[in-house]
Amino acid sequence: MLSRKELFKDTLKKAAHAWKRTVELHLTEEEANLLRLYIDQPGYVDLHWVMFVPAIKGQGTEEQQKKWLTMAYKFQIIGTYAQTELGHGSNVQGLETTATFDPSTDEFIMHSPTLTSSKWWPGGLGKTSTHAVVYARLITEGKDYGIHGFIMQLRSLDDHSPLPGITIGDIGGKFGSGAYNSMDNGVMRLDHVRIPRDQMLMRLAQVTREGKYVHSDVPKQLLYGTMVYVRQTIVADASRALSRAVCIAVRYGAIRKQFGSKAGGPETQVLNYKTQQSRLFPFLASAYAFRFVGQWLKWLYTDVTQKLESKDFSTLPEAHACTAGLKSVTTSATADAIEECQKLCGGHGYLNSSGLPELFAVNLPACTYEGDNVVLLLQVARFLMKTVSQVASGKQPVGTTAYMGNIQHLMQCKSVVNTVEDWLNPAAIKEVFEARALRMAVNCAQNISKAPSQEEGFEAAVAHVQLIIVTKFIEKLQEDILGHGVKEQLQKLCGIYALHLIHKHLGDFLSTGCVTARQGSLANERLGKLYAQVRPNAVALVDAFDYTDHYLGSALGRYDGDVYSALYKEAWKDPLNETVVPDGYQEHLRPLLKQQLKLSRL
Ligand SMILES: CCCCCCCCCCCC(=O)SCCNC(=O)CCNC(=O)[C@H](O)C(C)(C)COP(=O)(O)OP(=O)(O)OC[C@H]1O[C@@H](n2cnc3c(N)ncnc32)[C@H](O)[C@@H]1OP(=O)(O)O
Ligand SMILES: Cc1cc2nc3c(=O)[nH]c(=O)nc-3n(C[C@H](O)[C@H](O)[C@H](O)COP(=O)(O)OP(=O)(O)OC[C@H]3O[C@@H](n4cnc5c(N)ncnc54)[C@H](O)[C@@H]3O)c2cc1C
Repeated sequence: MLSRKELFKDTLKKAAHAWKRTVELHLTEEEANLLRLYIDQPGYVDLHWVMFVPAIKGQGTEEQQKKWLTMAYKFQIIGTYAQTELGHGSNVQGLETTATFDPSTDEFIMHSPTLTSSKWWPGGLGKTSTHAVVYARLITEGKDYGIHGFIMQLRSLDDHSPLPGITIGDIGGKFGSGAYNSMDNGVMRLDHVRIPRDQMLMRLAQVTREGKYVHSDVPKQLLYGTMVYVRQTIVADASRALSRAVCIAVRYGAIRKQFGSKAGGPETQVLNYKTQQSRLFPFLASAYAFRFVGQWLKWLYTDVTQKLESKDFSTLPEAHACTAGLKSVTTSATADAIEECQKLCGGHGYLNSSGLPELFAVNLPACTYEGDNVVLLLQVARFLMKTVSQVASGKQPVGTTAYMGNIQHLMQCKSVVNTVEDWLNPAAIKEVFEARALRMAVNCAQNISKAPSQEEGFEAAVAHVQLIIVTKFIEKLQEDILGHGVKEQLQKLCGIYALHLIHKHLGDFLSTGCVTARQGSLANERLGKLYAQVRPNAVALVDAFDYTDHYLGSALGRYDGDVYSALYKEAWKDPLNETVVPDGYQEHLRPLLKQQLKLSRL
C-alpha cells in the first residue's frame, strides 16, 4: 500500500505523462478527459481541464482567452479553480477573500482577511498548480461588488516555489485509500498579493483604469457557468461509476452460488434470489437511465451555450435547474448504489481487490463537490416555485416544465392502470410521474404562501428531476435502437426504473392521489415479473457496458468469471504476505506466547 507521498508522486508521473501525450497528440479537451478516464487518475488534469480552462473560456475576454488558454493548452501553466474557502463553500456570495483595486498602481490586491477566508479544497492547489482562477470580493472605490474571478499565478515557473505573500499547502488525507488521496486538494492564504488589473476575468464585468466598475449586459449568474458545465459532466460520470459497480455485482452474482442444492446438485446462483434481484436490478436500470439522461443533458448544455453566444439567456434558468437537479439526484443514487453493491457481493465486496471500496471512495464526494446535493435541489425548488407562479399568471411553461401547463388535467386525473399489464404502458407511467411532480410543486407553493421558507420544496424537486429521467428514458425508446431484442430489454429496464421509484416513493404517489393503494400493489407485482424477465439477460446487459477488466479493476467482475483464483492471487500480492512471519512477532507476540506457555507449565 503506497504512502500518500508515494501515491501522489506516482499520480504526478502519470498525470505529467497524460499531459505530455495531450500536447504531442494535440488532443481536444474531450479526448484529454477520455485519456484521464482510461489512466483512471482523478488527479490534476481534472481541475486544469475541467474547471480552470472552462472558467477562462466562460468569463474571460477574447484577449484574455487568447493569452491564457494558449499557455494552458500547452501545459506551460497548470491551473485550478479556487472558489471554496474554509468558512464558505455552498454560499458563494459569502466568500471573504478580497480583491481591492489600487488605482495608483493599476493592480488588484488579493487578500485573505480572516482564517475562514483561506481558500480550502481546490484540487491541485496543494502542490501542483502554478496558477488558479481565484474567486474574491471585488472592491473598488470603496464599494464591494461581490464575487468575481481573477487569474493569479501561485508558484514560480522556475522552481515551483510559492510566490511572495502566498502560503500554500495540502489539506491532508481524505476518505478512502486511493484516488482522491492522490489529489492535492489545497489550502491557500493570501497576504496582500498584487496582480495586474487585466488579470480580472472581464467578460461579465470590468474595472476601468480609473477604478470604475462596469457590469456588462449579461446575467451575473454567468459567473457560475463553470459549475454548471461540470455538473452536466458529473451526470455522465455518475452513470459510468454506477454501471461499473453494477457490472461487478451482476457478474459476481452469476458466479457466486450459496445454498439451494438438491440431492447434492449445484448450489443456487445468488443472482437467482428475488431479494438479490430486487436490490440489484433497479441499479442496473438506473445505470442505463442515467446514461440516457446524461446524453440529453449534454445536448441541453450545448444548446444553452450556443444560445448564450447570441445573447439569448432565455434557457439559462432551465439549464441551471436541470444540471443542478440531475447532478444531485444521480450522484446521490450512485453513491448509495455502489455501497449497496458492496453488500450485494457479501464479504468479498469489502476487499479492495473487488474494486468497490475505491469506486465508492472516489464517487461519494460527488454528492458534495460541485455543489452540495441538498443545496442544489433547493435551487431546483426555487425554479419550480417560480414556474408555478408563472403558470398561475397564465404563462405557458416550456422545456422540462412544459407538463405544468397541463395543470387542469394533471391536478385531478386518476391513473388509468387497472391491471398489472397496464404498468407496461409508458404513457400511463409518464402521466403518473407528471401528476406527482406537479401536485407536489403546487402543494409546496401553497405551503410557502402560508409560511415562506427557503427550505420548502426539496421533495418536489426530487419528483421533478425523477420525472425528467423517466421521460428521457421513454423518449430514448422511441428512437430506432439497433440490435435484435435490445429495445425489448431496454423497455423492461425502463419499466424497472420507473416502477422501483413508485415503490420507493409510494407515499408521494398515494398522498397526492396519483395512484391508489391497489395500483401501487399492481406496480410491485409488475416489478417482480420484470426482475424475472431481465434475469436471463442480466449478464449480457452489463457486458454491454464493454468495460475492460483493467478499467473495471475488480477480481469479482472479471469478464472470464474466474473470481476465486483472482481473489486468491490478489491476496498474496499484499505487502503483509512478503514475510511468512509478520513484522512485530519477535517484539510483541513471541514474549507473550512464551510467557503464557511458561505459566501454563507451572
Ligand atoms: C470529467 C468530469 C470530472 C468531474 C470531477 C470534478 C472534480 C471535483 C471538482 C469539484 C470542484 C468544486 O467543487 S468547485 C466549487 C463548487 N461549488 C459550488 O457548486 C457552490 C454551490 N453554490 C452555488 O452555486 C450558489 O451559491 C447558489 C446557486 C447555491 C446560490 O447562489 P446565489 O448567488 O446566492 O443565488 P441565489 O440567491 O440562490 O439565486 C439568485 C438567482 O440566480 C439563479 N442562479 C443561481 N445559480 C445559477 C446558475 N448556476 N446559473 C443560472 N442561474 C443561477 C437562481 O436560480 C436565482 O434565480 P431567480 O430565482 O432569482 O430567478
Ligand atoms: C473531493 C472534493 C473536491 C473539491 N474540489 C474543489 C475545487 O476544486 N474547487 C473548489 O472551489 N471547491 C472544491 N470543493 C469544495 C466543494 O465545492 C464544497 O465542499 C461544496 O460546494 C459544499 O460546500 P460546503 O463544504 O460549504 O458545504 P456546506 O454548505 O457547509 O454543507 C454542510 C451541510 O449544510 C447543509 N446546507 C448548507 N446550506 C443549506 C441551506 N441553505 N439549506 C439547507 N441545508 C443547507 C448542506 O446540505 C450540508 O448538509 C471540493 C470538495 C470535495 C469534497
